[in-house]
Amino acid sequence: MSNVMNHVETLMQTKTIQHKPGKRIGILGGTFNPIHNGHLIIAEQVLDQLGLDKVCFMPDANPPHVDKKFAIDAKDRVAMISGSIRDNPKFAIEMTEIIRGGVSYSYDTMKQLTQQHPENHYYFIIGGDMVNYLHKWYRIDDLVEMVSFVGVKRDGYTPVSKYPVIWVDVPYIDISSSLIRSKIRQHQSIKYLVPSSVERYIKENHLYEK
Ligand SMILES: Nc1ncnc2c1ncn2[C@@H]1O[C@H](COP(=O)(O)OP(=O)(O)OP(=O)(O)O)[C@@H](O)[C@H]1O
Ligand SMILES: O=C(O)c1ccc[n+]([C@@H]2O[C@H](COP(=O)([O-])O)[C@@H](O)[C@H]2O)c1
Repeated sequence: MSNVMNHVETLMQTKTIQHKPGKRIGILGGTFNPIHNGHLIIAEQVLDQLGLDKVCFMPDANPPHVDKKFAIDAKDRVAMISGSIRDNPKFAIEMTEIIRGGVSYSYDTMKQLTQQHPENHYYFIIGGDMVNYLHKWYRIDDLVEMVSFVGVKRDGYTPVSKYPVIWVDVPYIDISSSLIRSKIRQHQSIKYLVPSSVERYIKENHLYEK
């Protein structure tokens, strides 16, 4: 029954979305340190379930979170994203934050993108865990007016928010970039947790070994 309700909920959301003119672009922002199969699965599921035209993976320059400072060079993160999305014509990479530099506040980025492409409507995709922190985001009240937030439901996180969030059901994938980094440090396998191109890139460039 709950699956049926979820399906109906998604269909209703999709209907609302179809009223808007222009392209419907999903934005999956993150550090991608490194990109993993969890990112790719949620991007594909949101694209399909909401009928988006495209999902852009948007690596940040410096994440707004003070507790998430260390990331490998942007050129390596970008190379791994590019290799991972190459065979999906509806996936793209959005370089705005890397090019702008500085702290990657989503408000600044989405303001820039909506000014450059006023015909598009943007769907900012975040993990269910992040939804609970939306009140801490820079200029969140203005940001929710500019984009539609899409929350990916996750086990253990209640799909409620005081902000308008479109909830999408995605099979729970317990993969994170921290898990990948930790496995590499411990000389454990990351096969099938990341695309094979990413596994190869990490090995060839000796990333995350220390
Ligand atoms: N397995 C997953 N399921 C659902 N959402 C995810 C998953 N992995 C990442 N996300 C979401 O993708 C976005 C970008 O994630 P990010 O690049 O920070 O990766 P991460 O795996 O969360 O990294 P880290 O482990 O270093 O914190 C965030 O909104 C995050 O919540
Ligand atoms: O703008 C903000 O205040 C803000 C605060 C936290 C996160 N974000 C964005 O949310 C996306 C996911 O963040 P993270 O920390 O899970 O990688 C990424 O694009 C961040 O820039 C943005």
